[in-house]
Amino acid sequence: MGALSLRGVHKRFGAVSVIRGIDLEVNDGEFLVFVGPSGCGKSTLLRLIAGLEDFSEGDLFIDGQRANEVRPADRGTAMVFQSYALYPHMTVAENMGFALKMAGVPRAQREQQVQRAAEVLRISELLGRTPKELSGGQRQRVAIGRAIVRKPKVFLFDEPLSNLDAALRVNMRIELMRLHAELGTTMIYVTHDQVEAMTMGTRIAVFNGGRIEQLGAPLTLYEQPANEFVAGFLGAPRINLVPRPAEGASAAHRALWDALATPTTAQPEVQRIGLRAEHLHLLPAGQGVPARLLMAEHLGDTSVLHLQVEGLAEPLHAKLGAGHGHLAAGVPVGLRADAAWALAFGADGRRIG
Ligand SMILES: Nc1ncnc2c1ncn2[C@@H]1O[C@H](COP(=O)(O)OP(=O)(O)OP(=O)(O)O)[C@@H](O)[C@H]1O
Repeated sequence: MGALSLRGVHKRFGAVSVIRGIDLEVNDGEFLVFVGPSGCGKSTLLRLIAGLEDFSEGDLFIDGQRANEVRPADRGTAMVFQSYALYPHMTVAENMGFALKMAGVPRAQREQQVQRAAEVLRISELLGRTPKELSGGQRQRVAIGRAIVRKPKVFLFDEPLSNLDAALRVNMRIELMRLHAELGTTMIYVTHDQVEAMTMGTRIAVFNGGRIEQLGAPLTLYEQPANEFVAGFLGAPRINLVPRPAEGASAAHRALWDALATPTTAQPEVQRIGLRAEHLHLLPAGQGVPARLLMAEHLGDTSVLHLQVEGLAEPLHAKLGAGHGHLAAGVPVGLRADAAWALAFGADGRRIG
C-alpha cells in the first residue's frame, strides 16, 4: 500500500510562505507528477513528504496513519535526487545495499535484494564498479536501485533526469514508466519539464506560487485547463491567447476574434480566447484572417510558425505537419482557426468554457 493524504499544508521559511494551503490525495499505485515553474514549491512539498522538512501547518497521512512526526527512514518513502548522491568509494552493489546495511539487514538477504533490484534495472553487470566508472544514465539507475532495495511504499523523484542528455532522458523516461508498471508502487515525480509531465503522469498537479492550480489526467489538463496559467504551462509552443478587441482594434484582430466565435466564446464575460497552435491552419494570402509570417521553425516532421496579426501585441503560433519547408519569413498568409477547440477565459483568467 502507498496512499498518501496531505491536508491543509503550509510551509514557511522565516517570513516567506512557500507552500500556501495544499490538500492532496495520492492514490495507491499512481504515478503523480508535480509540475510548475521554478520556485513554485514542488520540491519543498516532496521534501515535506519525505520528512526532510517540517510542516508549518497541516498533516501528512501515509496509508491513513499520521506521519508528520515519523522519522524519514521509517516513513516507507524513498527519494531519488537530481544529483545522484552516490558514495564514490563504494561499489554499485555497496551503494545499493547501504541503507539495508544501516538497517541491520543480514548480508545474504541484502545481497539478494540488491541482485533483484539490479535485474529490474538491467545493471547486474555493473555491480562491481564504482560510480566514476559509470555513465550519467548508469549512475541514475544506481540511485534508483538504492531506492528500490528499500521496498518503499512511495518513491519520491526530484527532477531525476535533468542531468542527462536529451536522448538518454527519453530512454530513462520510458524505463521509469516500465519500472512503475512492473513494481506498481506509488510514485511522485517532480519536474519543470511539461513533456515529462504529460507523458509519464497518471495524473499531473500543476503548481503555481505554493498552490496547486489544477490536478487531473494529462489530456484533461491539456484540453480542459481550469485557467490561463494551466493552459499556458502545458503545451509547446505556448497556447495562443487572443484578447477581446477593444474599440479601435485592427480589422485583422476583429476578423480573428470572429473566426473564433462559438456559443461559448461569444458570451460577453469572455475576455480572452485560447487556441492551441495545432488548431491554427494556413490559407493562401487573401483568404481567412490576414497575417504575416515572422519566423518559421522547420523541424522536419512539423513546422512551427510565428505569425503577426496586425494589432495583436503577441505573435501567434501555428503548428503544421510536414510539407511547409518552403515558407520563409516575411510572406503574407491567411489563417483559419478551428473554433471548435477554442477555450474561453474571463477577466480573472478562469476558463468559462
Ligand atoms: N531551506 C530554505 N530556506 C529558505 N527558502 C527556501 C528553502 N528551501 C526552498 N526555499 C525557497 O522556497 C521556494 C520554493 O522552492 P522549491 O525548491 O520548492 O521550488 P521548486 O518549485 O522545486 O523549484 P525548482 O524547479 O527551481 O527546484 C523558492 O523560492 C526557494 O528559494
